[in-house]
Amino acid sequence: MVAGPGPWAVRDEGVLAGHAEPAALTDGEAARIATGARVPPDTTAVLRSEHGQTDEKGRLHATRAVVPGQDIRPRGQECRSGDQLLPPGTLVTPAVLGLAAAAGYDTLTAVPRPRVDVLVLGDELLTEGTPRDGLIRDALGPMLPPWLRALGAEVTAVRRLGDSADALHKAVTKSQADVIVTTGGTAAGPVDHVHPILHRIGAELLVDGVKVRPGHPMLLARTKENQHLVGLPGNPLAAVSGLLTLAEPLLRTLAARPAPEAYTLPLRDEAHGHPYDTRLVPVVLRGDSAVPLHYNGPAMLRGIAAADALAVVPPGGARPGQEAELLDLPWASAGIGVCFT
Ligand SMILES: Nc1nc2c(c(=O)[nH]1)N[C@H]1C(S)=C(S)[C@@H](COP(=O)(O)OP(=O)(O)OC[C@H]3O[C@@H](n4cnc5c(N)ncnc54)[C@H](O)[C@@H]3O)O[C@H]1N2
Ligand code: MOO
Repeated sequence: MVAGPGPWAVRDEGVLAGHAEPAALTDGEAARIATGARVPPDTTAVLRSEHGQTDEKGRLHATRAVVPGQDIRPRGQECRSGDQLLPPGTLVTPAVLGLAAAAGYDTLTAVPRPRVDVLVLGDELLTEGTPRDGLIRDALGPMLPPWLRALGAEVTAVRRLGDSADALHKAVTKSQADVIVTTGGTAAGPVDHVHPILHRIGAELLVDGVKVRPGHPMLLARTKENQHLVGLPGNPLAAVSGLLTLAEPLLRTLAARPAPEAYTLPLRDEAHGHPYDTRLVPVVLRGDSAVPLHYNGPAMLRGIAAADALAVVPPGGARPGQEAELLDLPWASAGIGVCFT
C-alpha cells in the first residue's frame, strides 16, 4: 500500500493479516501488505504487486494509474451495526451460516427440524435379497428417511415392527418425536393395527382418509400434545401420496417454512382419472408441459422413480393440453434444504 503520490520509499516491514494495527504511513511511503491485513492510517491506496516496479534505488513506481482507495475494503461495506441482514423466517442454509459467522454471531435462534420416527409395519417385509415365498422387499424403509430429510425433518429412528399391535403400541407411546410416520396397517384388515392403536391411546384423528388415489387410507392424528402421527398406506406409491400431501405440509408448518408457490403446467398427454377422487400421477417435465408416466399403480415405484413431480388429476381425468397443478419432488426442484443422506 502507498501513501501520497509516487514514487514511494518501501518500508522494510510488511503488514500481515491478523496482527495489531500497523503504524501510519507517511506521504511518499509504501509497505508490503497481505490481503486481509489492516490498512495503516493515512494509506492512499493499495497497489497490487504486479502493478508496481522497484527502481535501482529501491523506490516503488506504479506501472498504472493509482486511484485513491483502490483495493482498500472500507469498513461497513457490506453491513453496518444494527442492519437487518436477513428477514426473520429465513431458512438457515450453509450460506446463511457463513454470513452469520462473518457478521460475528455466535448463536442463531432457529426453529429446529422436526424430529420424525419412522415405524415400518408388515410381517411380509424383507430387508435384503429378492422377493420370495410371499415375502416382498421393504421399499419404504430405504425410501422414507432420505425423503423426510429432504422435506426438512430430522429422522430420529427407523424401526421395523412387523404386524405386532403391542410393538406398535409401545413404539408410539414411547416415541419422543414431533412426528411419527407409520407405513402400512391403515386399512381395516385383521392385522391393520394403526386405527385400533390410535383409538386405544385416545389419539385425535384429524384426517381419516382422503379422496385421493393412490393413498386414500392415509391418516393424520394428534397422539399427544406436540406430537402427530402420519399413517401412510403400505402400497409404496400410496405412501408417497400421503408423504407429499399430509406429511409435507405438517413438517413444513412445524419448521415454520412457507408453502411453495402452487403452479400448473399443461399435460402433454391424457391422464386417466378416478371417477370421484383426485389422482396423483407421476410426470416428467419436458419444456413447458408435464408428461404423465406409466407404472403409476399404487404398488409401483417405476413411475415416481423417474418423475420430476406428481400431477394433480381431477376426478374424471385430464385431456391433453389441460393445465394440472404439480407437486414438485424435492430433488427435481433442487430446493434449499435438499439433503438426502
Ligand atoms: N377393505 C379395504 N381394504 C383395503 C382398502 C379399502 O379401502 N378397504 N384400500 C386398499 C388400499 S387402496 C390400500 S393403499 C391399502 C392400504 O392398506 P394398509 O395401509 O393397511 O397397507 P398394508 O395392507 O399393510 O399394505 C398394502 C400393500 O402394500 C405392501 N407394503 C406394505 N408395506 C410395504 C413396504 N414397506 N414396502 C413395500 N410394500 C409394502 C403390502 O405388502 C401390501 O401389498 O389397503 C387396501 N385394502
Ligand atoms: O389408495 Mo391405495 O393407495 O390405491 O393403493
